[in-house]
Amino acid sequence: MSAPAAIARLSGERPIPAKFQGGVVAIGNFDGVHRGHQAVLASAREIARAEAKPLICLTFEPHPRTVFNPERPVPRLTPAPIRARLLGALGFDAVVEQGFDRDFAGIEPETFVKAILVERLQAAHVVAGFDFHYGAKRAGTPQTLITSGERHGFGATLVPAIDDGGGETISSSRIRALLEAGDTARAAELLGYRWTIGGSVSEGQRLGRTLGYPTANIHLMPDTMLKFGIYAVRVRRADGTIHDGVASFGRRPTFDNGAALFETFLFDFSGDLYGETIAVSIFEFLRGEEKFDTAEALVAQMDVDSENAKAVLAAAAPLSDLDRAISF
Ligand SMILES: Cc1cc2nc3c(=O)[nH]c(=O)nc-3n(C[C@H](O)[C@H](O)[C@H](O)COP(=O)(O)O)c2cc1C
Ligand SMILES: Nc1ncnc2c1ncn2[C@@H]1O[C@H](COP(=O)(O)OP(=O)(O)O)[C@@H](O)[C@H]1O
Repeated sequence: MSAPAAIARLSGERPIPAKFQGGVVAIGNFDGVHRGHQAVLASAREIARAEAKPLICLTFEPHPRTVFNPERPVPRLTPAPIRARLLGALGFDAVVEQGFDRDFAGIEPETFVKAILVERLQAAHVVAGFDFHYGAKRAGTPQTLITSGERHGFGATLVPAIDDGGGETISSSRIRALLEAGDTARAAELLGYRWTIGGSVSEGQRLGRTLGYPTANIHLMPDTMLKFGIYAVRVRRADGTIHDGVASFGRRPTFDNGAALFETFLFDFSGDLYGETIAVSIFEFLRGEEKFDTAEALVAQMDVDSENAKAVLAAAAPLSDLDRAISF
């Protein structure tokens, strides 16, 4: 039930506080912070602990592929605030969210190393995935990172790809496809924790309360790929308290067929959540969204959904220390 450790989020523009310089730096986009990413992050953590150095993540905003392909933005598994929470729970002291645009992408590899890794971060050691490329035209390679490190006096570690135990590499795109299919359980296995979304609670049509089911609505990013349907969920409020609940993601065909919304009914809660930022961890897909003939028929089904969600949540065990920190 412990709240994840606080992590400093540093923008790429401001000077890096001295206490976060001279650290062990894990570099990557880490969208999803899945088990493959966690291998890279754990390697950095081990080195930082052994050398008693700060543990820093260097990452890029927006996602570089979104910058190169603005017409096809990367549907993020973990927007920056949730990624930061996950990194905090993994023991990171700070995450540098380096602004990424076409100018930044055009920096020569050696200039990136000198300006960012050496001068800004004063990295003692850098850790990246086996296929890490950097700088203009991706000309910087794992090998050039190692030789640059030798020249500038920092160590470099490249971590191999992690497979899922069945020979397939774990990747963000695989996890997105599982979520799109409603297979949240398998997605959670590859992530190593229950997928968690966040947002600020917005006002809807205020119909939920008349049904006896007030729901906290959050707008997901427009490209979020999650199967429409009903889910067993756990909510963490801004003050760190957690509440079990049942959520619906979809367009409410019984009523308005409107814009897709993620709406959560919290069990054992009454009060006002408007404007509050909540995080919702998804435990299990319960059923698809349906069009009911009457509000009474929908409410009867919501009662069943609530009982099913309670049973799922009562039986759920943490998948990992990270899952325990985020969803329990
Ligand atoms: C557990 C649960 C199950 C739901 N199932 C459906 C459904 O199958 N079909 C549907 O049209 N709406 C479904 N909804 C959405 C409700 O229609 C929605 O919460 C209601 O319209 C209130 O909207 P409001 O938040 O704008 O007031 C579900 C909501 C919950 C909490
Ligand atoms: N148990 C609860 N679960 C979710 N929201 C609740 C609960 N109790 C009170 N609320 C409040 O009621 C609001 C939802 O009520 P609802 O009638 O569905 O209105 P809206 O259409 O604006 O979402 C939430 O945003 C929150 O402020």
